[in-house]
Amino acid sequence: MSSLEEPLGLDKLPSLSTIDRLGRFSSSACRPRGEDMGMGNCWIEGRSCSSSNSCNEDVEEYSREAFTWRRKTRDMLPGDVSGRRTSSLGRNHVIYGPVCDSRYMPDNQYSSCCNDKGMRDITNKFFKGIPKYVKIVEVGPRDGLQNEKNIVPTAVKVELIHRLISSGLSVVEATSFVSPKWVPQLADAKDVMEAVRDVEGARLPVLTPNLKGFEAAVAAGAKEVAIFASASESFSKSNINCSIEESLTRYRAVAHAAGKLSIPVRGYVSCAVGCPVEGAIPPSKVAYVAKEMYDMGCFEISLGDTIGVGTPGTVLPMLEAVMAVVPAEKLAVHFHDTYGQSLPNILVSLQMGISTVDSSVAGLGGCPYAKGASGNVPTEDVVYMLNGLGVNTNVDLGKLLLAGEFISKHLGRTTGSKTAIALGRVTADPSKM
Ligand SMILES: CC(C)(COP(=O)([O-])OP(=O)([O-])OC[C@H]1O[C@@H](n2cnc3c(N)ncnc32)[C@H](O)[C@@H]1OP(=O)([O-])[O-])[C@@H](O)C(=O)NCCC(=O)NCCSC(=O)C[C@@](C)(O)CC(=O)[O-]
Repeated sequence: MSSLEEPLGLDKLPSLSTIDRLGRFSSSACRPRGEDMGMGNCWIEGRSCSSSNSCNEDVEEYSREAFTWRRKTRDMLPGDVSGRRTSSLGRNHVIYGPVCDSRYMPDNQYSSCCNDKGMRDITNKFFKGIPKYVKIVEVGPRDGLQNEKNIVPTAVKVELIHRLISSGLSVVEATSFVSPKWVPQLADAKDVMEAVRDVEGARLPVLTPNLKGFEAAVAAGAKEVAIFASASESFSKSNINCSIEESLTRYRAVAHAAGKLSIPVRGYVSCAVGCPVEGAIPPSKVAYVAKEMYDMGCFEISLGDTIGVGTPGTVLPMLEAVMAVVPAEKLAVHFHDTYGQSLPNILVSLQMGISTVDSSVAGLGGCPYAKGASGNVPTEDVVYMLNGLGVNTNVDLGKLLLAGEFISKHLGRTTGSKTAIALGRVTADPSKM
């Protein structure tokens, strides 16, 4: 058993200072309404908020538009006696009850001892740090397709990018200008970029591991690039064939060249929680690499749990260390779903004040140089969760599902998104949602 497979001990849980920090980072954010937590209503109250990405007057208006489907759903549900909360416990087992302090009891009933104030306090605490808007960075066409056994035709990649953009995603990572010997799946980077370079409505960053890649990307029309270092020495060597320090030197050259052309550079720190070779990675190492990338001019640093071993217990201390040196608004999180921990990890990241989340349509993905890593968190699941939290993403879930269906069909496999599977059973036409 490798150290990555060992269960986490209590010592890995967040420290008290982490919990303090949760409080600090959430002080000016959204507050739940408390008295109305039903499906279909915005849980976030705006007027008392002050941070730029927390609630404001628009929230009520936004919630009215954003939740029509869920309001309708609620109206249709049988037995919603309280009109406040429903809970489904399986296909033939739907139990409804009042919202306050409901607990699932062994006899499959909810006990409801109503304590409005207590409930309000709990929800206040829970929702405090959640931002009003989350930017999703779709990485499917790059992180997703780089790991496919069969090479996906350029035309399919281009069509996927178009579909993702039309679902409302504002950032779609298009491809990588890396060595075709290392990643043959993306050897058509130039053709993909040339086909989408003039598409409007979204930014289309591409990965560049060195100046050679950067120059090729710019020549093909890229207007934004991403560089990718690692917090693990071993992974750096196996992924980009150099040490962490050597990679930072290369990336400074890329950042410098990009600066001269006013091309924004995003930075990735991979193995931000664990490495397939080294096991657990100390948060201080992640913070070091993140700070170096920030100092070289990256406008955003994405913290990648490349092999998906993180849990909220390990992600929190890592975020705490990074946020001590890079502001939360400059950070993004990038989770792979190997252990099914992506959504809880995203949730705690939002509570820590992070409002940019990477994800991959249909849960495509994995790194060819990270053995055992599974796909990224599915974008559909992230959007579903954020919709449920009343967080705006500007993504049309119906159109996103169609994009996921398109690529899954092409790859001849079932989607990795639980949301897509569940909603596919509810309605054959996702645009009706
Ligand atoms: C970095 C290198 C190029 C070093 O590879 P190297 O072999 O050390 O490079 P080199 O400088 O010795 O050059 C070797 C050959 O590659 C060529 N070459 C050199 N650079 C390029 C380039 N940019 N584009 C095209 N070709 C290039 C170069 O011209 C030469 O060609 P030859 O003379 O043999 O014909 C290689 O290791 C590489 O391409 N690695 C990329 C691996 C990769 O893409 N991995 C997946 C990324 S996913 C990830 O990192 C995690 C992330 C970001 O998703 C976050 C997360 O999930 O947590």
